[in-house]
Amino acid sequence: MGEAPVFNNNDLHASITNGCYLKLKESESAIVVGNKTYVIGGLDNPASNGVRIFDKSTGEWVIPIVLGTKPNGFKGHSMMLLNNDRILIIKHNSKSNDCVWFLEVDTRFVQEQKKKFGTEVVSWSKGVIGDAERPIVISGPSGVGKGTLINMLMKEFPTMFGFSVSHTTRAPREKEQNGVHYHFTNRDIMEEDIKAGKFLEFASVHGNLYGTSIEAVEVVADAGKRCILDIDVQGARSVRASSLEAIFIFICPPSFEELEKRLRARGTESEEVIQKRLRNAKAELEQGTSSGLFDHILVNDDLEACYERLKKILGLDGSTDATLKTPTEVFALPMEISLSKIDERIIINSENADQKVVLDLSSMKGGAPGRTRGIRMYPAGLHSYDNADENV
Ligand SMILES: Nc1nc2c(ncn2[C@@H]2O[C@H](COP(=O)(O)OP(=O)(O)O)[C@@H](O)[C@H]2O)c(=O)[nH]1
Ligand SMILES: Nc1ncnc2c1ncn2[C@@H]1O[C@H](COP(=O)(O)OP(=O)(O)O)[C@@H](O)[C@H]1O
Repeated sequence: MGEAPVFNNNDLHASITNGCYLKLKESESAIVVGNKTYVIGGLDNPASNGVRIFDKSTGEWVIPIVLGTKPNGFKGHSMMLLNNDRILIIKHNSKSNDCVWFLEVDTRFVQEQKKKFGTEVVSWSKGVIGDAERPIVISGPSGVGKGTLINMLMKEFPTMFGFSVSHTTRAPREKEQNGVHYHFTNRDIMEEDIKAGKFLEFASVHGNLYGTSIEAVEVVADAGKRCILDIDVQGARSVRASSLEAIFIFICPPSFEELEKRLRARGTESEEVIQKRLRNAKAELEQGTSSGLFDHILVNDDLEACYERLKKILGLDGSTDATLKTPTEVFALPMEISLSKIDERIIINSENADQKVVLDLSSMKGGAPGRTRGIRMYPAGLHSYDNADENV
């Protein structure tokens, strides 16, 4: 236990960090990590990208390369250093699904990027995400229509969705383009990259290696789009265990005979490969429909009808406002707050509001290296262990 230092920019116009006096601009606040002072916020000057670093060892200011999308404005925020590698930033007076941000300053991912760029690098990520931003995992046996449904979605909503381009060791089909449908690679290189921690998940499917690189998902998130992953059931299980808070959808054929018909009609595989995929389909269908792994199971009988049901799940059928649906209750934080930390929970206190808010960081564990994801936020009192808040 023990409370971490908290800085509230509203109190600060100047900051003394490790003996150095730094003059801060409006809406800026500072946190010391080792020899470096990270100054965050400021008058949204594009050149600053929201972060400047004072390096005490050289006495110089550095403008770092900034990865990820930064928060929209910093007026009113509190900060806390977590594990010496990332800074938690809570934006006051904003909705709960937009108030939690992380600036990674020294995580493994950031360290790798520093080596690559040869300069200071920091990385922004958003803590709590709404349903309208949650990645979508689509699984189902070969030939069931996953690709067809995903294409329809991307065509109708090109600015909303982005496809996570997987790596695979299988040979490209006639119309498949490298970097668009898959990153086609060979086993040695892919295994090397898996060892280096570059993959969010990977699996051996129909005798080939397939995997989602962290980069594939981040490229989509960085473009401000919602990521769609077409992966097998094993991959879905790995993603479920990661910090990527996805929605899991399993697509079933109306019958096994129809699946076989579609796979043959597609005409992209040899008879031997078709037989292998059909054999695997039995196990996939069993796992997909019985494991409880998937949030939704859709039968792709009539294509248009199935597509409409898919859109409904994603809140795109006009009956629901997708921007209002979030995995956690949406509430606004008050302007004046203070933060304290108990184990893996951050307690957000406000004198002006009766309700304390809990930010649960425990789900950050086991996630992809690099970007911080999978944070839960809820009003205190929902869980029995929240009683500990009384001691804060
Ligand atoms: N785990 C995992 N599975 C993947 C990935 N990319 C594709 N797959 C799955 O691999 C299987 C075979 O894909 P593919 O060879 O394109 O054949 P298709 O399903 O008949 O279109 C499908 O179940 C895909 O969902 C990935 O990155 N990870
Ligand atoms: N509901 C459907 N009814 C009939 N054919 C379909 C339907 N959905 C997809 N197909 C066809 O089935 C074949 C396999 O679809 P595809 O999207 O490639 O499957 P997957 O990506 O799951 O392997 C394609 O030729 C596609 O046009």
